[in-house]
Amino acid sequence: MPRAFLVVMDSVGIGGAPDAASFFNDGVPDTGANTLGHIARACAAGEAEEGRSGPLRLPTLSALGLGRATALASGLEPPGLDAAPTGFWAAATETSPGKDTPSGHWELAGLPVPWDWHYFPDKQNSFPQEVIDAAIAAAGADGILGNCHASGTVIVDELGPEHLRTGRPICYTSADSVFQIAAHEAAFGLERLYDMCRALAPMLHAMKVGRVIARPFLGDETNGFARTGNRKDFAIEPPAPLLTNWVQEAGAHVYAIGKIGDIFSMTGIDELRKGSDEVLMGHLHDLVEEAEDGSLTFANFVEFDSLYGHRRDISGYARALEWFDGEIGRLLPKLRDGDMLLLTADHGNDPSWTGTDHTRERVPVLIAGRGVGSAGQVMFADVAASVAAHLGVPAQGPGRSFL
Ligand SMILES: O=P(O)(O)O[C@@H]1C[C@H](O)[C@@H](CO)O1
Ligand SMILES: [Mn+2]
Ligand SMILES: [Mn+2]
Repeated sequence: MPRAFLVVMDSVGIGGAPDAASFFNDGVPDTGANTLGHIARACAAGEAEEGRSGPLRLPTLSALGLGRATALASGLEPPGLDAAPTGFWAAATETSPGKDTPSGHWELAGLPVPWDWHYFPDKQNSFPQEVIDAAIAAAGADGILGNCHASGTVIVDELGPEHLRTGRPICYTSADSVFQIAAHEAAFGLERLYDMCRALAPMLHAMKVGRVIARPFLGDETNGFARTGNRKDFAIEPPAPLLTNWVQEAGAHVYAIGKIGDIFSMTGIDELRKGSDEVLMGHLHDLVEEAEDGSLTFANFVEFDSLYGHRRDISGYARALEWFDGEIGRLLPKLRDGDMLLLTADHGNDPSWTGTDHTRERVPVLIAGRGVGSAGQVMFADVAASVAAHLGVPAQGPGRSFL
């Protein structure tokens, strides 16, 4: 029986979004942003030499069509990715009005977001008083810190000492529909932070804020602060069935790896495996060996985005891509007849771009196990329809299979 492995390389965009001009970073339109293309160009120019050197080397992803998909999406031919494809590839365009992770994942799963998210556009004094009052009450503190747009690593460095002195949680947002709360795991308490997020989530979700995100950290003023792996996203539940529900309702097993559990609020998911991207890759290798016939494995590798994209770290992003390429190269020979591995992304996060937010881009669709060819330009929701077609389960919504 067929099996499907749907793997999201979080934020690995390939440029060319037709509506990029309607999205911004620090007031600059996302027009021309190209995560993969600009990383490849920087590497070829010798401008991404920290912990690695020279042109971007992605032999496996290139052979699956990554260079072709980038050229089709954006017109930019990424240097060094011109291998003749041995897989099935496409470039996918998003319709949902957000360039955030839930929007991208829900639409890839067949459900374009049916509403406009609520954002906090003001860079300073970002939150309305009723949200601030609710946060103070939920924290049991005498105030909050931040109340602004910020990079999460920068704001923790800046306000960590005051947080330790006052016990006030650090609340901040971004271009996404998020309310983020950074707090010290020991001094403030990890479970207390989760309880605060849980208490606030219903109010923020009712406002159509997509996620309340717990951002725990450790450290002190002398040694500096560092975020831990205990991040937890409290996301709005998807408002209608999507790919995980379709597969589960057809009686097949659904495995989730990484943030997929949070992004979908566990809807349609039988079991979840979490950890760092290195740990997650081990789980993916294990599931290629042991996943049940007919099953869907849905994975998200977040560190491209969280450790490098938002930090505008081109070398780090290139290192992560090269690591990932090597792992997928080791994975392909383990696939069985009837397996389909589909690699894609949920939005861009161009590390050469201004600001620290996502960038509106098309994404690659790279498929092993379904022969050689191309579907050209497709839509995000077509990914779900194609995975459903491969598994032989009924699909819903606007997507159409390109297989
Ligand atoms: O705390 P950081 O700067 O990593 O926050 C990023 C910005 C996005 O809105 C959030 C969720 O993806 O992560
Ligand atoms: Mn994402
Ligand atoms: Mn992000």
